[in-house]
Amino acid sequence: MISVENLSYAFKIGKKGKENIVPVLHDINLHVAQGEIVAVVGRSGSGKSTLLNLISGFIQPEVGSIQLNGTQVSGLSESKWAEFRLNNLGFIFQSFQLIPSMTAYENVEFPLVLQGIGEKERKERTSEMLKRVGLDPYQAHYPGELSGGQQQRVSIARALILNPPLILADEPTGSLDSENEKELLTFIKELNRKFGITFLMITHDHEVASIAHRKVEIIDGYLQEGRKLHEVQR
Ligand SMILES: Nc1ncnc2c1ncn2[C@@H]1O[C@H](COP(=O)(O)OP(=O)(O)OP(=O)(O)O)[C@@H](O)[C@H]1O
Repeated sequence: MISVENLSYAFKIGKKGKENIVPVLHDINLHVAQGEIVAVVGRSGSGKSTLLNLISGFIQPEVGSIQLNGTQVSGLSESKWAEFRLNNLGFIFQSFQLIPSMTAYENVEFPLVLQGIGEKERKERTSEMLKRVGLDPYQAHYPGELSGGQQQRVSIARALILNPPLILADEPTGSLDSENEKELLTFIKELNRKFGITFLMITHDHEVASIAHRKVEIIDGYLQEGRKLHEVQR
């Protein structure tokens, strides 16, 4: 599902012509099979978010290659990336990244609008998804009128609405209390088991890493393959 090969990345900072090169990732090789949950751990500043941003296409690698779901994504144009993302990737962020001027319903519906899906089907799928994440009674609430756990569930519903095979998560439970965290982790495990959705999650949190089948660690920009924690169940 994810195949990262010989990926290196350096930020260029400062004025053009006088840039400083800041190497962040060095010769990363990472292979994630369909149906795996993989946790990426590492100290602050080790390069975890940079790796996720490269895999998400938000920044482009100069060295190395990335294949996602059988497509060579490194080198895709901006518009092809946008199309690929919409069809293949779901995102869960610590800060939820909901659109504050849209209700829970509208936030979840939004990817279907972008996909050009008709109103009747949008309504069915959005209502069904809101039910699945237990937010049926909160459809008309704006993000500011929901708890952290509820907002995270809206963001998960939005991430799932187009049935992506791969979900990329950056500190998915970072803004949740322990009860909501437990609930979210149970939900992620269930999505993984029932639908075979693959998860790549950055985390500092022990509980989150404990649901992963495998843990990899980034140390100063180098990726260390961790041991297998659980078997993938299919
Ligand atoms: N836009 C940028 N320009 C220049 N340097 C950057 C930029 N973004 C990140 N860096 C540098 O790259 C390194 C890795 O940052 P990154 O955000 O990937 O780390 P991280 O492991 O995700 O950290 P954290 O756990 O604190 O989120 C850091 O030294 C950081 O200063």
